Amino acid sequence: MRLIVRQDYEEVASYVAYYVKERINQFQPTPERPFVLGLATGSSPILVYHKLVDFYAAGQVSFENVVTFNTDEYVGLPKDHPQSYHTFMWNHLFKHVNIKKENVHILDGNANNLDEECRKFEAEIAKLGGIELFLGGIGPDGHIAFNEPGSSLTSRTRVKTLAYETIIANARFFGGDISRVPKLALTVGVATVMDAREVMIVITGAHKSLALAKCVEEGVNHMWTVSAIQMHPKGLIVCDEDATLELHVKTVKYFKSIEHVHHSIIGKHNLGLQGNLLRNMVDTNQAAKRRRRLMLQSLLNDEDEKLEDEEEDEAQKAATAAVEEAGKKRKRSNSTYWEEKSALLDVNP
Ligand SMILES: N[C@@H]1[C@@H](O)[C@H](O)[C@@H](COP(=O)(O)O)O[C@@H]1O
Repeated sequence: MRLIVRQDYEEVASYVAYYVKERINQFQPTPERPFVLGLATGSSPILVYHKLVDFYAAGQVSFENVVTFNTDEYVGLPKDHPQSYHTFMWNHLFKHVNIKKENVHILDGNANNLDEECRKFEAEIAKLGGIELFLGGIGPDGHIAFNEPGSSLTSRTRVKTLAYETIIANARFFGGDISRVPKLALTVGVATVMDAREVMIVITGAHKSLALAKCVEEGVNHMWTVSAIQMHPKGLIVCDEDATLELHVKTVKYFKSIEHVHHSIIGKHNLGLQGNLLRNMVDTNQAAKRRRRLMLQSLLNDEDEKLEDEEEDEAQKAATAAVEEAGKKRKRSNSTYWEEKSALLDVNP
C-alpha cells in the first residue's frame, strides 16, 4: 500500500485529479476497450471532480470512452432529489464533461426489485472486465462506500442499513435533520471495491484521522472496512496532514520518505505514475552522477530545496497552469452547485 501525504485538501485534490487524468490518458481507451472508473460521492471527491472538469475544459482529458460505476445510492430518494447521488454526480462532474449517458452506472434506489438491481450492477462490472481504478472516500468510522462497521470484507453490491454515525454525519446534507436522512442504501461491497485493479482512497480532515490510523497501523478488520485495502496489491491512500494526526510520527515519516528517497535517488522522471521504474528511461550514468552529487551535497550540508527544484515535473506544472487558465475562463453553468460546494466544505461533520 502507498500513502501519499499532501499539505491540505486542495493539494490532495490536485494530486488525485492529475493521477486520474494520467491513468485515463495512459490507458488510451477506445469504445471496445473503455477505461472503467469507480467513483464516490461525499465532500472528499468534490474538488477532484472540479479539477477533472477543468482538465477536460483545457483539452487534457476526454471521457468519451470512460465508463463509470458509482459506489452507492440512497434507497427511496427520488433520482432528482437534490441530495440523491444521481444529482450529485451529474452536477459535480458528468454534465460538465463528454461522458456518454449510457456509460454512467449509478444504482437505482427506487428499483422495484432492489436485490435484482444489485445483482445487475455486479454483472455489468463483470461484463466490462472489472474496474480499472476505484476512487473512493471514507466516513469517519472508516466505512468505504456504505460498508458500515461490521460489513463482510467479502461483501458484494447489496442493500445496507446505515449506521447511526453515518446518518448523523450525512444529516448536514439534509438540513441537519437526521429524520430526513434515508436509513437504507444500495452499496457496492468491500469485495466489489477491492476487485478493482487499483484502489485510490481520499482521506482528509482531522475527523478522519482515527480511521486512517486504524486502516494503516492496525489489522484488517471489518469494523474499519477501509482496512481491507491492506490486502490489495495496488492500494493508494492520498491524505492531508490533518488526517495523519493519529498516526505514529515514524509511520508518516516512512511513507513521506518513500516518495522523497525515490525522487532523489531514482529521479522523478524515471518513475512511473504508480511509483514503478521506467526502465527504458534510466540512464545508469546519470543515476551514479546523482548519487555522487547527493553525497556531496549532504557533506556540504546543502539545502534540500536545490535538489527538489531540479526534480519538478515540468509536464505537471504545465498541466496545472493550463487548467488554472481554463478554470478562470470557464463560466460555471450552475452557480448553486458552487455555493453548495462551499457550504459542504465549511461544515465540520
Ligand atoms: N456513502 C458515502 C461514502 O461513499 C463517502 O465516502 C462518505 C464520506 O463522505 P465525505 O467525503 O463527505 O466525508 O460519505 C458517504 O457515507
